[in-house]
Amino acid sequence: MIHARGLVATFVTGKGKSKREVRAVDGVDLDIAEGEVVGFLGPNGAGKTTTLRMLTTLLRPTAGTATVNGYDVTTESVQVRRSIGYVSQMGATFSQALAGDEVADHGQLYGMSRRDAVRRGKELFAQLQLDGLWDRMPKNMSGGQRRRLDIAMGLIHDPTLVFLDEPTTGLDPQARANLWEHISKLRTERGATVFLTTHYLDEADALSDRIMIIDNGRIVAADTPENLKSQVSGDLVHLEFGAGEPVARAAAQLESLGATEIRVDGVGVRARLRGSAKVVPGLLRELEASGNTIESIEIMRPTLDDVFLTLTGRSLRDAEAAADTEEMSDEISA
Ligand SMILES: Nc1ncnc2c1ncn2[C@@H]1O[C@H](COP(=O)(O)OP(=O)(O)OP(=O)(O)O)[C@@H](O)[C@H]1O
Repeated sequence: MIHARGLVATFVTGKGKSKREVRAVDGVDLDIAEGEVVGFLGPNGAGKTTTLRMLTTLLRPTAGTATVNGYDVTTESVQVRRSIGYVSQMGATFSQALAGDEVADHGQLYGMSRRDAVRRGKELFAQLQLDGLWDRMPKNMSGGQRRRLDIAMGLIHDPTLVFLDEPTTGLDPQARANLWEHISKLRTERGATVFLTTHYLDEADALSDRIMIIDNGRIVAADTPENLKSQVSGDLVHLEFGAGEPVARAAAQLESLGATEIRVDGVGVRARLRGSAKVVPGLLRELEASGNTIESIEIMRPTLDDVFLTLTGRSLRDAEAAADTEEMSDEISA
């Protein structure tokens, strides 16, 4: 369905002395099979949208090759565009037109007759819980409704491959959960292949068969969410003791069990421990036998953030915060 080799996108920014080249995408290879739902995860500015724009023919690659649905993105861009659905980050619905007219117009752009476009549009409105909103202006819809309208526009011509760029950014948790259901149905009910970008870890985890993590324009990992998480060595174990307990003793015991990343914090100790389900009961018995009172214990399975941390030495959340700060300072100095 999608095959890319060595995709590169560079941009030149600034003028005169401040002129510099940004390598937004730096040699991306990817293969996506029919029927897969692939989540493209990475912090702000990692290169997700730029990759998507090259695969959807909106941006010509600086170097590298890609085929989408068997068509070359550079030499057969018209065929690529006709065969895919694309829901951009910004959404497509800013006009004063009525929602239903926008969707039907969009269908006509793809060569559908008005009648077919209206019929198909009404089916999609029903499937995407937009009943009764055909004659409403998009600006008078909620964020979640507008996003579902964007998806209806992307699906009007029945594409088998759908690109979604940060589909739930800016939505409240309920609207996000609702949209996830609709995204899952794209595959289960329509057999579509879905390529979605996101910077939400939970979203990538919940929706994707396979996750690709991009950082600084390069793919740093690509596998199923489970396989990625199993690469991280150990669960995070957090023990809390009563005030005045010898927390250091617990830390030493954890170390003797092979725990890593041990951190003592007040009355708590936190560490990464392999095979925690087998090891922790014995540890608790030993600690209690030596007089410790354990107030609470928490064991957390590795998350995709841990995967990113293991691969890059940074947390995705921190990377996001840093990118946000950088963007703000860019805006201030611009
Ligand atoms: N038209 C452009 N001109 C100059 N730089 C650009 C342009 N488009 C993207 N970039 C830069 O390329 C890098 C990758 O941007 P891109 O939008 O692909 O990231 P992203 O992972 O989609 O981020 P976000 O989650 O914030 O959308 C960033 O440093 C961005 O500032």
